[in-house]
Amino acid sequence: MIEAHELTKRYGEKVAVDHISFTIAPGSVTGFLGPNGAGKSTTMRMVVGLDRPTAGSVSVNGKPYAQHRSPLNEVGVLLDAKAVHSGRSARLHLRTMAATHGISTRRVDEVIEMTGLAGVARKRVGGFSLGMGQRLGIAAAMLGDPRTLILDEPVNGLDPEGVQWVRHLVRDLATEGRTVFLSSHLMSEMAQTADQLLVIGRGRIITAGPVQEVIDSVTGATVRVRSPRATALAELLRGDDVTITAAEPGGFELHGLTAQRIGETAAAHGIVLHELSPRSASLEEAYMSLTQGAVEYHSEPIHPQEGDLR
Ligand SMILES: Nc1ncnc2c1ncn2[C@@H]1O[C@H](COP(=O)(O)OP(=O)(O)OP(=O)(O)O)[C@@H](O)[C@H]1O
Repeated sequence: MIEAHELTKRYGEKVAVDHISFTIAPGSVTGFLGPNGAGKSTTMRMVVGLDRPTAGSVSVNGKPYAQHRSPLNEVGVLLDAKAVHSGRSARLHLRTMAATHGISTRRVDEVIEMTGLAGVARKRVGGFSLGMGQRLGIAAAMLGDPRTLILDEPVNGLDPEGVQWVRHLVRDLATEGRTVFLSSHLMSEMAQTADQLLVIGRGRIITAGPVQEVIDSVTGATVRVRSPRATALAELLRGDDVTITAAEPGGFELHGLTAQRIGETAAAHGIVLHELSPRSASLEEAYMSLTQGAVEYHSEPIHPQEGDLR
């Protein structure tokens, strides 16, 4: 369990995290989303005592991180996978960490197996690919068999097999009753992995809640309708909060009314329906709409200049 109360971090003039309060509950995977620079890493760093809050507080498993006697057994952390002594082998790195907490070398071998690092465990970490580094970071986070896991971009650099492995791993950990808090910019991955979401922008909470509720709160469902009398039905359904798109002679998409309401209206006017299918928006669509006003670093489309290659 992670509990933050009015958590705030300022770097000089810059307010990176601005009075945020949230609870990350055990037994589920909570996805932490937000545009670049939103304050995700800063928040995670404060949770594990690597940054001091300017104001407010945060506890993990009931206490501030620094007050845990055996932090590796409470909280597993993957923040910066590159922050490893590059001259050491993966096994030595993990053994050194384990030694500080009285964790057995058997457990070291177990996490090496679990993360698919057995073949490279004796190799220098400096020569690791991004994906191998991520696996080592996850192995380190798992070492103390912690009740809470905090993973910043755990699938960054992983191949598709690795991405799927992380998905199953975190889902299993949550099913065991652990608290899993992870960030990612991959919306399709987050949609498949997370139960709950915490979305921030410019250091503030934009929304929080179960994934489907967050999606529906933003976009509502769109309903696909097909009927031989589509035009007449569309006219009957028009209203202030109703948007009709993709209209064509045999059908349209409608936003603003439930499938049930549409079906009832059609029946009341004796209109035959060939299709009535609610389509939920994707998490990516909902996310883009939610964070529209909170993106600090916009990209511009590239327009070819006259005289450029054609
Ligand atoms: N040590 C620091 N000194 C000054 N400013 C910082 C420092 N660390 C972070 N910031 C600023 O705080 C803000 C939040 O940064 P943070 O890294 O927490 O965002 P993020 O949501 O993790 O972004 P990303 O998705 O790009 O990783 C940014 O504007 C960043 O430039």
